[in-house]
Amino acid sequence: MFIDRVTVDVEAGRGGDGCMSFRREKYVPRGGPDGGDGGNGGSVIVIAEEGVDSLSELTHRKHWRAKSGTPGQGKKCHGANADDLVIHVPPGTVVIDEKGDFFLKDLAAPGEQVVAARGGKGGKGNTRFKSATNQAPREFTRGGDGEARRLTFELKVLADVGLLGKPNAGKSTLLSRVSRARPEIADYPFTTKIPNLGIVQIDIDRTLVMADIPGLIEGAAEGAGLGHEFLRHVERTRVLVHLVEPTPVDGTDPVENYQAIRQEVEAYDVDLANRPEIIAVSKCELPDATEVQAKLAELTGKDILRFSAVTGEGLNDLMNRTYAVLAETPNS
Ligand SMILES: Nc1nc2c(ncn2[C@@H]2O[C@H](COP(=O)(O)OP(=O)(O)OP(=O)(O)O)[C@@H](O)[C@H]2O)c(=O)[nH]1
Ligand SMILES: [Mg+2]
Repeated sequence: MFIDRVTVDVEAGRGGDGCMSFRREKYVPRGGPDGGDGGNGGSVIVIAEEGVDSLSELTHRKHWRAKSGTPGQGKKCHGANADDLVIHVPPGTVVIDEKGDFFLKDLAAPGEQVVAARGGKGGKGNTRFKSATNQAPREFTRGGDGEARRLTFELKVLADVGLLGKPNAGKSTLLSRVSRARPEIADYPFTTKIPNLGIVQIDIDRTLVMADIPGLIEGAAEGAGLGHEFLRHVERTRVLVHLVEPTPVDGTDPVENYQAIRQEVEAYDVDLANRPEIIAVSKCELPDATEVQAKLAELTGKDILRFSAVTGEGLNDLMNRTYAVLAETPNS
């Protein structure tokens, strides 16, 4: 299964206590003023790693705790630093602090990493407190606590092209026609809940990756429906293909549907709204298609494509146009 959102608790290790170099119970000097520092606790580090392609491994372990540093010893022996605990995630994972509700880091490329919870510092041994007047100090400090956080990992889909459209517009059907992906298709809204990726082979040396994403409704930018889910994924595509169905079963107006989605995208992210968009009327074997196509052309001043996943009409044109727009869009 494709899992794209996982929450775990992470806890860094405590620092080891500094050594007082006295016997604990009786404060009898053991080795004099030479208690070493404690070792640092291990940190929890998240690394984006090539070859890791899902977050599903993380669902088996809810709690990730790094080891504590060991205490300092007599004879100025420094306690050992604990090893860091490393969590491997796929490139494209965003790390979010759940309690603070902020983005910790976007691990977009392989090798990128973030310290998700810092290990506690080792305490100071009494040797550090030695002075001209106090040759056998009793002072020392305890190791610091490690940070603890609840983290959410979100894997954002990286695709060349994102399919935009109201629920039921025919996005999944299109993907299944032009690629080998087999997304679920049904005649009710919100069939697609997680993104599906397909590789579209246009000809021998031209391919593109297309993402079919959950349908979008009004209020999506505020999180309505599957709004955030949808927008989060579409953010990582370079070109948008916006599907408008000519005769929605819920009786809504196709042109208003187009505008409603544009508004959501603009409310969510200006960058996203400025991305190249190809507009296509889906299900174009239906009688209303021609009229809707004309109205959209009038509204946008753009060339509006049409296709039918049922008859196959317009599919080649749509894919060729998509590839051409993609080719002239820089990979940011
Ligand atoms: N007549 C006709 N029906 C189509 C065409 N393409 C898709 N459909 C139907 O439209 C309905 C919705 O198709 P989906 O591909 O699931 O739509 P979607 O946009 O992925 O919907 P969500 O995942 O709910 O957002 C299904 O009943 C399809 O069979 C087409 O070209 N012509
Ligand atoms: Mg779908």
